[in-house]
Amino acid sequence: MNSPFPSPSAGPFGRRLKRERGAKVPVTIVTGFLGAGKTTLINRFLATPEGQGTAVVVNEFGAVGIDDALIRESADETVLLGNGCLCCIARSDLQEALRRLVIERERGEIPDFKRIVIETSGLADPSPILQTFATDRALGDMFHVDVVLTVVDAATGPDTLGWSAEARKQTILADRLAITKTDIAGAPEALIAHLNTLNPNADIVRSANGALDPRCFTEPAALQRNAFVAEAEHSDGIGSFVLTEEASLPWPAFAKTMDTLIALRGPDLLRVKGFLNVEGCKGPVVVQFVQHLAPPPVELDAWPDGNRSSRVVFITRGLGEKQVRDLFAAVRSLL
Ligand SMILES: Nc1nc2c(ncn2[C@@H]2O[C@H](COP(=O)(O)OP(=O)(O)OP(=O)(O)O)[C@@H](O)[C@H]2O)c(=O)[nH]1
Repeated sequence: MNSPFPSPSAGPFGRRLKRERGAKVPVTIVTGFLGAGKTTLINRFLATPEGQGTAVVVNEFGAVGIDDALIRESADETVLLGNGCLCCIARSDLQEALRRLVIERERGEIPDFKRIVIETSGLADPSPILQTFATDRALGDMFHVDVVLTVVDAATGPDTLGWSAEARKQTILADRLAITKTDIAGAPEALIAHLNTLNPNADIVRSANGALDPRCFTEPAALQRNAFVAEAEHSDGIGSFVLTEEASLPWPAFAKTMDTLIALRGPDLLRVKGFLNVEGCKGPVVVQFVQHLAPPPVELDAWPDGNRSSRVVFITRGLGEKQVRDLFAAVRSLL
């Protein structure tokens, strides 16, 4: 006989609420420039006991979401807000996504979660996002921003802070600054001094390979967050495009193209990431580049979705899609 209740989680008086109505959901905003190490830190946090019961909202600048596929397996729920910056086009998308998460949780449609982590795109200015929480009353009643954790790359950060208004604003609005990649960059003392001048209130912590005390995600900072700073335009000449290909690719063609691009235009190759269908490999090969840094590619066991085509997102400064495509074709014809 069918159960009289619509689902095992529902009682005779309707679905049981898993928590008291009115308790605010803590939110952690993880921001930081392109490729600084946000996803790496979040994935490590999700694997800790403190990270259990976390829903993640990922905002990406490129037209194809890569990070949500890399986070999906560890988070209780992942929402992708793609193709644009939360600060520019997707604030209403953020409001909508957060409200939907709460409604679906109360209906028992998604696992219960006790925290939300928002990963902003590397080009996002966090102030409009913070303002959304401060000014949208409904959102303010449901959520509380516990901590803004800004990730700064020890290798590329010193240079990036010099030219990127977005990177400086992410630093100024941080409650806590996590300096990553301390395993490959030298002592970050000059960087720490620079960060201190931009934001004397933030705690500064160091991380190597994603290792970070989970309390950096959960403990509100002791000092009051800096006031919102005036909105800035995005830095000039930054654009994004996606290279896709259905057929499998020879690895040397991709590797040589990227070597050449790094040699010629490394500083303008702000971020490259994606999945490649490489000849002879079963799973997708995840490729990552952050300016001149090229972490080793990693082959995953399986494709994250049914789509086995290669898709690589490029975020560049003054470097167009045609130039990259032409170079790729030229390299392939020589092999
Ligand atoms: N050596 C080293 N590599 C790191 C560290 N943290 C991250 N990486 C690498 O840096 C690359 C970028 O890391 P992500 O975590 O994807 O950076 P992100 O900030 O999420 O990137 P976007 O979302 O594209 O802005 C990846 O290849 C990581 O493996 C670190 O502490 N040390």
